[in-house]
Amino acid sequence: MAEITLSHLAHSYFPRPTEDSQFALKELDHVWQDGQAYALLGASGCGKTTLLNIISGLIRPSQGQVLFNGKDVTDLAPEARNIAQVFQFPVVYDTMTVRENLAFPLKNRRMDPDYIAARVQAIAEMIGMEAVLDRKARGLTADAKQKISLGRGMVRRDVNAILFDEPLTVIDPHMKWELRTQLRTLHREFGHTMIYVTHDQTEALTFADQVVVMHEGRVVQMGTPQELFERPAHTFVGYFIGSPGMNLIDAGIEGTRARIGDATVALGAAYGTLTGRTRIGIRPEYVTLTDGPGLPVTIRRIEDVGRHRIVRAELFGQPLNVIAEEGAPLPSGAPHVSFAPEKINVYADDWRVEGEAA
Ligand SMILES: Nc1ncnc2c1ncn2[C@@H]1O[C@H](COP(=O)(O)OP(=O)(O)OP(=O)(O)O)[C@@H](O)[C@H]1O
Repeated sequence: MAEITLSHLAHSYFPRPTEDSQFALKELDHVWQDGQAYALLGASGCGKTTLLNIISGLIRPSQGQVLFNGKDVTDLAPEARNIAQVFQFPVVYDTMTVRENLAFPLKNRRMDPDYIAARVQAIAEMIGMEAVLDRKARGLTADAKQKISLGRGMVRRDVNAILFDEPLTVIDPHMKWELRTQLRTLHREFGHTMIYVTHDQTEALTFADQVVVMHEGRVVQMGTPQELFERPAHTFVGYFIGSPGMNLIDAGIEGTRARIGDATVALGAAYGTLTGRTRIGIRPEYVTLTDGPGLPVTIRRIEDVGRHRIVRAELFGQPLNVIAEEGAPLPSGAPHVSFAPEKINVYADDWRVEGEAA
């Protein structure tokens, strides 16, 4: 298992990039801790696969170094990095049985046959394939083949890291949950450094200790699921995480208050002079609908999504979503909203500003 250092790393697919926009991966400097489970999360095209492929050695970065446990591996081929990889689509040997496929990485390393047999059995149980261990992989469904790929990716305990690139894409929805939970259990048991690429926030938040959020080639935040929810470092994180995402409202920031339209709201901290576009961010979970006092809103639509209702409203011409608990009464008169001050984040030109104790 390894600690992975990404030192002044950046990548462009252009041979001689001349501007920032030509970098698929903008410069980053990180240490990813040994034994942690990371998710790389972001929309399509934001650079997740590029970063994963740099870590695995499939791509040589145009700038910077990759170090495993302090050793520079930037110029090492994937085979020399001692990593396991699971791709979006299954990679299995059709002429081999399921058992032989799972045992392959261990046999290659000439492990003890008893150890191989026990390990293959444990992995087969994890992926729910004990009953078909002696069947040839040919003829199995894509779903089953991908489970073999996952199992083979996890069969070795001595790898530096296990890299997953959207591994559950072809898996049946109800099995997805099961496999993700199994991956978590396995991670707790063996403490592998795991990196899991996905564009699905649920997958990222349920799998990872640390979620690395990428946006337009940049890592905009690295944090626990709770940090991403409570204190998004960038408006993209606020918008991307949560359902619906964080409300972002244009506001003038005046010390401990924010001015929206002709009203002001109390903030949980004090802010100095801010420049650029200033907004406050408040999660729909932390907005309360009242009959007043508060800020006047117009309710446009109410969506009942089972566990709660999403109220789509408008506040001084800006959209505002509110999550109202199932069964909680909605305002009978003129609707207003109030915000929990300590739950308000302040942004200047998309980046979160840390306030000072008020
Ligand atoms: N081989 C390549 N040559 C040129 N440009 C590339 C190449 N691979 C990726 N890109 C570009 O680099 C950027 C990042 O792509 P990347 O595949 O890393 O993103 P991603 O977040 O993994 O997206 P997806 O989820 O769609 O795979 C995109 O603009 C993409 O078009």
